[in-house]
Amino acid sequence: MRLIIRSDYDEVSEYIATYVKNRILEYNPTRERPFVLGLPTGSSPVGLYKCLVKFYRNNELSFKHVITFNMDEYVGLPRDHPESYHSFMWHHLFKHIDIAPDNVNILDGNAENLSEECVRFERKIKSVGGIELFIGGIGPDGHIAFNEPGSSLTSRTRVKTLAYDTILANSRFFDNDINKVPRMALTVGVGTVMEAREVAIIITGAHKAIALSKCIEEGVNHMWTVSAIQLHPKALIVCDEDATLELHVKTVKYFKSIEHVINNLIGAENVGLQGNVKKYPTPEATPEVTPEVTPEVTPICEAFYNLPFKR
Ligand SMILES: N[C@@H]1[C@@H](O)[C@H](O)[C@@H](COP(=O)(O)O)O[C@@H]1O
Repeated sequence: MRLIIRSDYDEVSEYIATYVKNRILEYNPTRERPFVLGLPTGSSPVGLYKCLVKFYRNNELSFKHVITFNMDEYVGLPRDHPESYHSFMWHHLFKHIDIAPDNVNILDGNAENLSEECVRFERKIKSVGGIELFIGGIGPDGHIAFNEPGSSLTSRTRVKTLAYDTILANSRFFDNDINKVPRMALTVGVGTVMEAREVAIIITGAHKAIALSKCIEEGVNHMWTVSAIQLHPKALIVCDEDATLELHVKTVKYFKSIEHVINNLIGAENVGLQGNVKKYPTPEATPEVTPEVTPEVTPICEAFYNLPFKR
């Protein structure tokens, strides 16, 4: 797992957007071989979507051959309700870019048979070859999508009853009236997210600091469902300084040192292209530590352990 720390929300958004852009460009999608992207809602990805729209407008990125799958949707909220995740996604991203509406997949929380809708969604993901990159956010209780504490870490797309904490947290979108917040949602499972070939999670704000520490400093635990990404072969967390408040200083230094090493090897501008060894500047620079860094401290990282890092 990699942890990237940026000073604030805007820098986090810029980083993750550049990462997504580079991954799509590197993949070079075509109609026959589309790029399949998993997407979240909430306040965490708003800055990311703003940057992606900017890239599209600057002709730096096209979504013509991108297929998207959203993580979740409320049950029973009309599709055109301003707080439905359908509205959210069209408002913040889809209506501003060149994605084909048929390539957008969002669970239908008003389907007659909700369980069948979930099965259909999973089948659709499989039919397009699985998800290449799943972007996620988390709740302050460490839930990913709507996989509330105690959710099975092998869960698939299904109907979920929302935890009281989530209803409370999301009431800010419903005039701060918890009675207006839907009680149920359709959500991809932890297992669905884990099956993506790559997972990238956005975590910002001091209110998510405990969740971040549970996710990376403690064991895999169904009470903090995002911690399942410890088992993923290619996982990335992008967070701001505020979210690191509960981490050990040593943990923060460790992950910053890793990033420092990688940037020296491949150049910061190649963010998202890690793993592509031909991007390394010189054969001599071929890393002993591959960019898909594992948390073990290796000698090369130890050398950087005490470097002063700029904020
Ligand atoms: N179902 C969504 C999650 O997918 C999202 O990650 C979370 C965090 O939202 P925010 O980014 O606004 O903190 O909110 C909801 O619960």
